[in-house]
This record gives sequence, structure tokens and C-alpha cells, in this order.
Amino acid sequence: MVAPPDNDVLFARALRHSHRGSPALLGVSVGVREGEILGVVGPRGSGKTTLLRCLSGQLVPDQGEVWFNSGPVHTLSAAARDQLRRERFGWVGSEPQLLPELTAWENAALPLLMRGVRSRAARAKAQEWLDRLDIGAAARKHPGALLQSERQRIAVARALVSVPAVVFADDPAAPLHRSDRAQVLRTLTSAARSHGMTVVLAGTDPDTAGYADRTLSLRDGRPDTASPVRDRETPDPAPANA
Ligand SMILES: Nc1ncnc2c1ncn2[C@@H]1O[C@H](COP(=O)(O)OP(=O)(O)OP(=O)(O)O)[C@@H](O)[C@H]1O
Repeated sequence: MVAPPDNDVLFARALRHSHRGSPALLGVSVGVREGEILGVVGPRGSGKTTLLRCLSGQLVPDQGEVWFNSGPVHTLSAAARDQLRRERFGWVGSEPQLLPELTAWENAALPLLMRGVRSRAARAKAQEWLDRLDIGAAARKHPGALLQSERQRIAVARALVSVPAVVFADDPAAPLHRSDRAQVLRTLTSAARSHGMTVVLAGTDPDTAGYADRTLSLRDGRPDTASPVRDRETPDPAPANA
């Protein structure tokens, strides 16, 4: 194993993974720098979720390497990967996956409560993030009493509340209407920037790339050769008939 470049907080080399024999990743390498927002875009089924799950240690790839802060993740035990995820990573998917018996603030505060932060302090932090996401007034409600868009904001608050080193956001705006989508993605990315969090943001929505510093395009489990990695600063190529 050769260690990755020092300035990459997260690094993957030649990832390959199949789900029950069906290939999902066919050789993807990517580095993410500290504080960077990396967009991962591609059509449905292109391997975005599988890539994020490998990078976050939820899945061990069939082949290839994943590194976090210059330490290998793919060779860690399941318990060590769980601990890494709990302590250093945040996750928000396209389904909020809240605990129905807990209130909004309790759901948002879960990462802090699980680390032993006292209830009062955890509640104050959760309330801060809920306010920032315009859902503060619902802090004492249960998920069942809330709209899908409100539940999704609580899931975003939960991913950010502990200010993790890396936030994995797997199409977090997918269930939302256009105006809610923009607000959630803007809040997520601006909060990450102001707190120095690194973000891996996957999406099918063409807007996703607009929130990212760099974009990796996937197609059929591989970097899309037409636009494998694009910097935000790089102007779009002029149309062929311009
Ligand atoms: N748990 C699983 N079992 C079997 N096949 C799976 C599983 N998860 C993903 N796949 C398959 O692997 C391929 C990549 O799926 P993946 O979810 O990573 O893509 P995606 O780009 O995130 O798609 P979407 O935008 O629909 O979430 C697809 O063909 C998908 O059907």
C-alpha cells in the first residue's frame, strides 16, 4: 500500500465493488482535500451511493483502497470503522431516517448524545442547527407530525451538529421541492465552508455541481470519460458550434 498525497483528507484508489455479483464501481480513484466540497454526479445507478458508502467506511470495497487522514480505512475492523464514522463523519441520505419516538431536537442531537455530551448542551447545539435550517420552531415535534421537507432538514442538522471532519451527503435534496432543495444545499455547503468541514455531495440534480468546488462525474461505475473531474473555476467548454 502506498500512502496517498498528504493534502488529501480522503483518498480512494482503484475502487471496485459489486452488489451480489452486479458491478457498481469499476475502478474509481479520487482525492478530496481538507475543507473542499467534492460533487459526485451521474445518472441513477452510476455508482454514487456505492462510492460514498466505500469512502465513509460503511462498505469495504471488493478491491482498492480508502484512506482518511493518511490512515487506511479499508483494512480497519468493522468496530473501528463504526467508531470512525461515529466520531469523524456525518451522513445525510435522500431519506431522513429519523427515529420516530424522538423529537426533532433529539434526533438532531443524536451524534452528540451518543458521544456523551450532556443533554442541555446537546439540545442547545441542535437548536442552533435547526434554527439555521429554518426548522427551529419544530424542535419539540416528532417526525410523524412534520412534512418530508422538514424531516429532511432535521437529518441535515443531525449530519452537521457534531461538526464532523467529513460530511457525506447522498442526494440530500432529492425528496424536496426546488425551493427547498436550494435552501438545504445552500445551508449545508455554506455551513460546511464556515466550519471547515469537507463535504462529498452526490446528486443526480444538475444543480449539485454548482455547490461544489470540484465535480467527479460517474457513469456505469466509472469516471465519465467525457468529464471525469471538473474544477469549478474551469469554464465550461464552448459549444462546438459557437
Ligand atoms: N444493495 C444493493 N444490492 C444490489 N444491487 C445494488 C445495491 N446497491 C446498489 N446496487 C446496484 O449497483 C449499481 C450502482 O448503484 P448506486 O446506488 O451506487 O448508484 P447511484 O448512482 O447512487 O444511483 P441512485 O442515484 O439511484 O441512488 C446500480 O446498478 C444498483 O442497482
